[in-house]
Amino acid sequence: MTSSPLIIGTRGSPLALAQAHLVARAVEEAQGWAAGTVAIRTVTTSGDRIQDRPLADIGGKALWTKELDRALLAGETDCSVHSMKDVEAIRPDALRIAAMLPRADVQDRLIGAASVAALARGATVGTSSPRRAAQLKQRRPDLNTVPIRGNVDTRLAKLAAGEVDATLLAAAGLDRLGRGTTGVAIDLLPAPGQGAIGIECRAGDGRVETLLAAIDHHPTHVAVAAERAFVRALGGSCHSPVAAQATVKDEMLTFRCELLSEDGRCHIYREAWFAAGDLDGPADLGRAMLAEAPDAVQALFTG
Ligand SMILES: NCc1[nH]cc(CCC(=O)O)c1CC(=O)O
Repeated sequence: MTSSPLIIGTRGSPLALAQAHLVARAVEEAQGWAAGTVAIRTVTTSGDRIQDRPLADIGGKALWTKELDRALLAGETDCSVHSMKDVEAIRPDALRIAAMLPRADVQDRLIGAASVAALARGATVGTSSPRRAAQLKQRRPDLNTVPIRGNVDTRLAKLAAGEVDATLLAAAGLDRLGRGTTGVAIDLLPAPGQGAIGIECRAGDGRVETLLAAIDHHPTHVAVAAERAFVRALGGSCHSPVAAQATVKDEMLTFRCELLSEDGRCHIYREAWFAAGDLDGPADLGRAMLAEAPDAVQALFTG
């Protein structure tokens, strides 16, 4: 299918492929193209190859995007599909996030217990997300959180094998994999970008930018851009426990965000309102929060 009018680059995990297919179908529908017109090309990333260490130890979120970026810049693909949650706050100038699909369920689901309160005393919860670990320990300091890597099915298999008592996964991912009945919703403020699928192309590639503009969901794009401006302003490592969720209604953006210490004992939460499209507001909020945050929180962002 080298003659395809659009070649999508994606990681090869089942979730990434499901998301790439959603994008392909959206473009085909918007253009009135037959199903299968858009081509999907799998690119293996270092994040997929290295499974035995926490992401934060081996180079961070760039591991998911580096090879996709290379293929895109080399012209092997026309665009890359990303989970916005996994995309670094700062992207190369030569690339542009041109579209986002409508955001799915932003909540996390707990698998292995009926609620956080129902977890046994001292239970082991598998999560490699500093945010989820800190938020859980804030509610239940007795819990033991351990890193768990691998795609959604691998993690569920580790839970089934008894390696951990419970785990947390994004509802959006479970739903997209047809596992909508797995786990129970829990009320944690989500990661910036959670539930949103973004499509990135070469900056200035007008033909592809036009194709992607036709599927862009403006409220999602505005909300996720605000969350990313907030994270950018925090600087430091993107693996610090940070949560943020923007929602847009009638050109007004409601912004909720939280910074935590690793053990969840210190946290700072804010709620603010901005005009939709204002990126300076969320960025200023991030800097102000960091300045006021307890030392144990500040230390995670200044390193
Ligand atoms: N870090 C992996 C990742 N990246 C995006 C999702 C889920 C889909 C989404 O949030 O859009 C997941 C799995 C998970 O956190 O359970």
